[in-house]
Amino acid sequence: MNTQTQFRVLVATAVEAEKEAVLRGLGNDPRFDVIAAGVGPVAAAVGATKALAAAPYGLVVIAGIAGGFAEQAAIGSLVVASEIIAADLGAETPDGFCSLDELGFGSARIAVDLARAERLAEALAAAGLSARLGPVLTLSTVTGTAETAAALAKRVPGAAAEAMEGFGIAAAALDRGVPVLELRAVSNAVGPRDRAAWRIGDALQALQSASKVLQEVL
Ligand SMILES: O=C(O)c1cccc(C(=O)CC[C@H]2O[C@@H](n3cnc4c(=O)[nH]cnc43)[C@H](O)[C@@H]2O)c1
Repeated sequence: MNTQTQFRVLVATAVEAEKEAVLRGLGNDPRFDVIAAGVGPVAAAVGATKALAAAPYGLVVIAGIAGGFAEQAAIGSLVVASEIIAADLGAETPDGFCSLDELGFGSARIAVDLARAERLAEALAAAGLSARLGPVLTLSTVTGTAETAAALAKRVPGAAAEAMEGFGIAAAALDRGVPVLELRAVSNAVGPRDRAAWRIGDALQALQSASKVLQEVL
């Protein structure tokens, strides 16, 4: 279903290769602006803040590749965020990790536009793509050990994917009152670092296919 959204949509990726994959999927739809905002939550937040100040947007979509948690999101599959969580924002204590929420300094969680997220996940599945809805973690450091992967999965039950920009871009959108979605294509498993095993080509192809569906459902 294409309801032909009239508002403009800002799609923010980290790097140019992700931006190009999204643009190939979107075609020449003038409703969408796509930026490569930079790697990590800070660079991405700054990039998104500049873009949001330059034009009025009705929706921000964070898009890119990601690590997938075991038994939650396989390589080449897609994850639509049900919630965006800054999973390493807090304090380490002798008794374990203490989140920003527990410290009383705000929240490390940002809500997505859940109705649109559910519609997108359903449309991706209907298009024959492997897709699920689940929490997407934002981390400044890519997980590189089985121990950290297990700790994150315990900290956020059902965590589906991790990436590095979501919370920063979502914070910029929240500041402007613009709803947000996060769409991730899984390039690698979250766990022991093995960069040679990252299937970036497969993930970029999945991101391109998902962007075509995104263009159709918005
Ligand atoms: O080398 C390339 O050709 C290439 C093409 C597209 C993207 C990249 C990246 O390295 C993007 C970095 C981006 O990916 C996210 N990401 C991917 N896997 C993980 C992960 O396991 N944990 C955290 N983040 C991950 C992240 O958002 C980075 O910004 C390279």
